[in-house]
Amino acid sequence: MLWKKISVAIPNDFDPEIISDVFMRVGANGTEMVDDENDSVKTKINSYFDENSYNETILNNLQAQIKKLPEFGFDITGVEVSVSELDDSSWENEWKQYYHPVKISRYLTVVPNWVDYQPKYQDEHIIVMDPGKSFGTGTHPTTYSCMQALELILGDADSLYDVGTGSGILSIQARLLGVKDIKAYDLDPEAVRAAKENIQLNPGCEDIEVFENSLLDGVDGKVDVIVANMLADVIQKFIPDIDGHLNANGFVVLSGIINEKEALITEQMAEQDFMVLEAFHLKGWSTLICRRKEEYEAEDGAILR
Ligand SMILES: C[S@@+](CC[C@H](N)C(=O)[O-])C[C@H]1O[C@@H](n2cnc3c(N)ncnc32)[C@H](O)[C@@H]1O
Repeated sequence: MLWKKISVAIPNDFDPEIISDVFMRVGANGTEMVDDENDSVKTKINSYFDENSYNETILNNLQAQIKKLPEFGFDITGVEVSVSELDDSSWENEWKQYYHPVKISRYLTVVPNWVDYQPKYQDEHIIVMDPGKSFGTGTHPTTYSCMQALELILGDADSLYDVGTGSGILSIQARLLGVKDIKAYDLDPEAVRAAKENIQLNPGCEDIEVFENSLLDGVDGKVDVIVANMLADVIQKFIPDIDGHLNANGFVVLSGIINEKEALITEQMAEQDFMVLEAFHLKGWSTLICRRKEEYEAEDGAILR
């Protein structure tokens, strides 16, 4: 197996999390951080892609997103991107050391499919994922916060749309927590394939339907919960569609929003008569739990389901 290694060298005073986030946004499943052997003032953030998952778009998107960082106040002087190839068959197993079980809550753990994980509690739910596939292993702050938000609001919800499903992780979680009718959407055919495969790894999830579709375009039904973890500019396009797809007393979880864009999204939701009940902030990302303002006020102070 041939591997592409993308490295971003950063000055030692540059926050490595910023580059890790950019990697995750362009489709990486994980990163490693190593001191640059040839340069005492630089650190390298590396990510590895197998020959099937790598394409030039990943590199181009990474470079474009790094170029945009000054717009958010980051000085990118000295930040350098390079690509190299590895042909090391042992690497195929070595990279797995970067992926480990992730505890989302006391009773919910995401486990890579090669790890033999023993649940600690009788009621612990285990989500089995193949992290080599698509975005969403529980390690990214947006996925992690979405999962915590879902755990809070699912209550006795019966139906859910997972928009921008990626690896399918949020749909799988919703099913393990008891949601019966789940439909997942992604415009990326690779994500659709990955989600379907991950769904099959989790007993009881087999009937979750995954569609290649942009947002909820052409979808007619309504559900109790909508979750969408996508970048803020995509969320902005999606917001006008939410009300028509949400049952009475429904909840919406929006994520993938950099902190700087949270106010914009909150404002746009308010224009649709939705309010933000809770906002999670993790490593520069915002995740919002929203519901219709009128319904919240009619409930005399009850916040969550
Ligand atoms: C940040 S990942 C989220 C994956 C997963 N839901 C999670 O929480 O980890 C965003 C996903 O949204 C998908 N996406 C982006 N724009 C979309 C659109 N207009 N319609 C549907 N999916 C979209 C991407 O292909 C990607 O899989």
